[in-house]
Amino acid sequence: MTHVSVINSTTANFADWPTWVPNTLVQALEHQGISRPWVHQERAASLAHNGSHVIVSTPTASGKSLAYQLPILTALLADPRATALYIAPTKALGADQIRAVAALTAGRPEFGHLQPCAYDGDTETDIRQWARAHSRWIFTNPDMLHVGILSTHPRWRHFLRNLRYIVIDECHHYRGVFGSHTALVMRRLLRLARAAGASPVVVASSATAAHPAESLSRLIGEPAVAVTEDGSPHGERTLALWQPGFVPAVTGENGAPVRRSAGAESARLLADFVIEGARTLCFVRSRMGAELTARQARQILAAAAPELVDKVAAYRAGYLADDRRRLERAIDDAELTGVATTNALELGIDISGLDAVIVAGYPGSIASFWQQAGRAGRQHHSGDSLVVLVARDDPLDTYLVNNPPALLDKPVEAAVTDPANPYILGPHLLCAAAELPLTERDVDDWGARTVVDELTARGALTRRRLPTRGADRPRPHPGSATTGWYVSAGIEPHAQVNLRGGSGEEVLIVDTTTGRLLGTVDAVRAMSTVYAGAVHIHQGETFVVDEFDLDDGLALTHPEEPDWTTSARETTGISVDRVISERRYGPLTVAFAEVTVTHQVIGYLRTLLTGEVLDSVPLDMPEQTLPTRAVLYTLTPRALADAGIDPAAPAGALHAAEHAAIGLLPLVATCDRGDIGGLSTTLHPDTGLPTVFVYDGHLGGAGFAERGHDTFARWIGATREAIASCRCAAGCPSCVQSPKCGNGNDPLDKSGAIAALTLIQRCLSDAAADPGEPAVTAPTASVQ
Ligand SMILES: Nc1ncnc2c1ncn2[C@@H]1O[C@H](COP(=O)(O)OP(=O)(O)OP(=O)(O)O)[C@@H](O)[C@H]1O
Repeated sequence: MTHVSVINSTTANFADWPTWVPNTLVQALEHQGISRPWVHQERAASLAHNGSHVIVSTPTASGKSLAYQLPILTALLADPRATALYIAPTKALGADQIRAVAALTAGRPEFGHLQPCAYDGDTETDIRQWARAHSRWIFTNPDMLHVGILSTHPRWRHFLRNLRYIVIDECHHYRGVFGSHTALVMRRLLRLARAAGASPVVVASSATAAHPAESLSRLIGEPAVAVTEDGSPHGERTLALWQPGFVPAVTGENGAPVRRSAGAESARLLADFVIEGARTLCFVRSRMGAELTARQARQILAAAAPELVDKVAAYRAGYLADDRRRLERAIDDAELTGVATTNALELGIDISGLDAVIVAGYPGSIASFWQQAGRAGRQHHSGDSLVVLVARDDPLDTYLVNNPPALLDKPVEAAVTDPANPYILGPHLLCAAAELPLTERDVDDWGARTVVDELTARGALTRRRLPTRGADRPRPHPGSATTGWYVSAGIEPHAQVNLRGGSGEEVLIVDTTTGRLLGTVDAVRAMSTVYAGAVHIHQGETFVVDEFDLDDGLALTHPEEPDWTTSARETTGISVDRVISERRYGPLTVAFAEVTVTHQVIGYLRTLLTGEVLDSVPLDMPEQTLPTRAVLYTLTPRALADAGIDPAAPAGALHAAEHAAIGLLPLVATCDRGDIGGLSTTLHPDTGLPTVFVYDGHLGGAGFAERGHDTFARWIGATREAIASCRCAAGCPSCVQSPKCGNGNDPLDKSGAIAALTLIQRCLSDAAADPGEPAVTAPTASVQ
């Protein structure tokens, strides 16, 4: 255990019920044990009631739901036509919030006509029809809003015309590619609601938004206010940071020492906590990891306390809807007391009575860490809780458990979004134009002039006279042009957009021995997860993939329990298409550029559960190309030699520095290690120099590389520190080895990487000390 600290308990600060809240609603809330609102609830609810877009940004379990329930239920009671839309990033959260509203209104006929209803991918067709006709409070997610509501908006005309409130729950979750897509979906929703004659107010919530008013405003494209002062009481919370020890006599790749895996260590803690009677959630980063951790905890219990084996299970996305609902109920009823889950249970789920949270591996952002921590200790009177972060064997986790203030004292990250990314904006403009012709004003509001011109030149949009009457009429603007943009005949844009950044196509995973559908995976992700030979785990059962057919969208598997796990290896090539900005610091040049990445899965590693690498199996998979954005730096060979790096072999130093830099980027940009990739080379054809690239793994970029570029000095400083403080001799997964490396982590030069990063720091500080030195920004220059 590298650190323990205690966050003290706090007491409640109450307000009175606002006078505009009807008595029936106050009585229903009192019946739920809510005798008075806390101050932040009253303030946020009143701001929304008075027409301001508001975000309530107070800690987890501070009752943020009441801030939107009060104005919405008041409006729905007062006006029998009024409607409301609730949007959550996960189906589990939507289901949880419906349960809360249903419990509040149950047995009260005055609320009988609200008919709150889910409308998401799990909702059956007949219920969807019923919901469109009767529900006044729809619970959905951005994906369904895009494909199932906005695309068929004439069917929703009545609902949209009367739309009074839009709730965006857990709005910090809308970051990166998903955040950029959601920002455009929100603009499309507001545009259609206004065209139908409504003027909806947005109420957002997040326990972990940096600059909350700005972040909501960026998401909806309109001004918003924030309520941040918390009036809710909280129990005492103990936080522990934990680094697993080395496994004796086991070596990893290239003879590196191996630590016990975070998953195995967490399984042990989970089993211990269940034996102690503590209701525990264990957050694991991957779906497969969640399955493995639950299985290992059950194995430990089978030996130590067999009567508790069935108290432990796994939960993750990719299960079929019925299974998920069943598990959610079992967690709520304490039928399950230890659950290993992916971040699918991270957001907003109100399970009271959880005592402990284990975070198996830093979840990629400080915001996620506090969200996961916030699932425990939600009972306001006796809610003492324990949170343990178990470090994975990688550079970022190692850095954080050894530098607790970098995790525990840092503000949460600003959510990085880039709705202006033409690869994201373009498809949404087509969707918007298909929904209602785009006007000059829409194009200006969305900052979309260049992209609209491009789509028009390509023939995807057509400029025509706007209708002056009828359902197709956009909101009139005095003095505006009488022509607008229509989507051209034959184009059906909605199906082409996948908000989660995947390809939109799915691969079905099938057990061929029974014909059972095990789940689905996005086609792009499938390349590196369900290739022939991959081990796939589902609900604790293990399958091996026999055949992967991308054309038919099928991965055929059979049940088998091998002693190893598998992980894909990929190779990467990169070309610089356009330099967006570039700064020179003596022998160092740092740039941000548009690049094209070519990718290929070339094989996979088989790793024993101890961490020992068994072998590497080659695969023949198709190459993929990705136009995206990258931060890159070059160093002159002479400066590298002066820094003591072998001029004949600088590749190991750059390669090691690149791996660690990828590992540390999530510290400065709200991303996941899987969202980014990297490449290093001793001579890149486009720069003519030794070069290191770190790029966004999403079409058109996602803002992460740009954040690395903007905070370059901090990022490189933390990277150097992470490698230098690692106690291994020549490089290990805690510092410079990468599990995804297509070159088998070879060559890697740990001390060379420290020397190169020290050199970069010196170049940056020399330039800062001597402003006469040219630190040029050259937007169109090529990197040299
Ligand atoms: N004024 C109040 N008095 C007493 N209990 C309350 C009050 N407001 C809310 N609660 C209770 O607090 C619990 C947490 O509320 P809620 O789920 O809305 O929190 P939250 O802030 O949305 O949490 P998260 O950020 O994790 O989503 C609920 O069980 C709710 O009934």
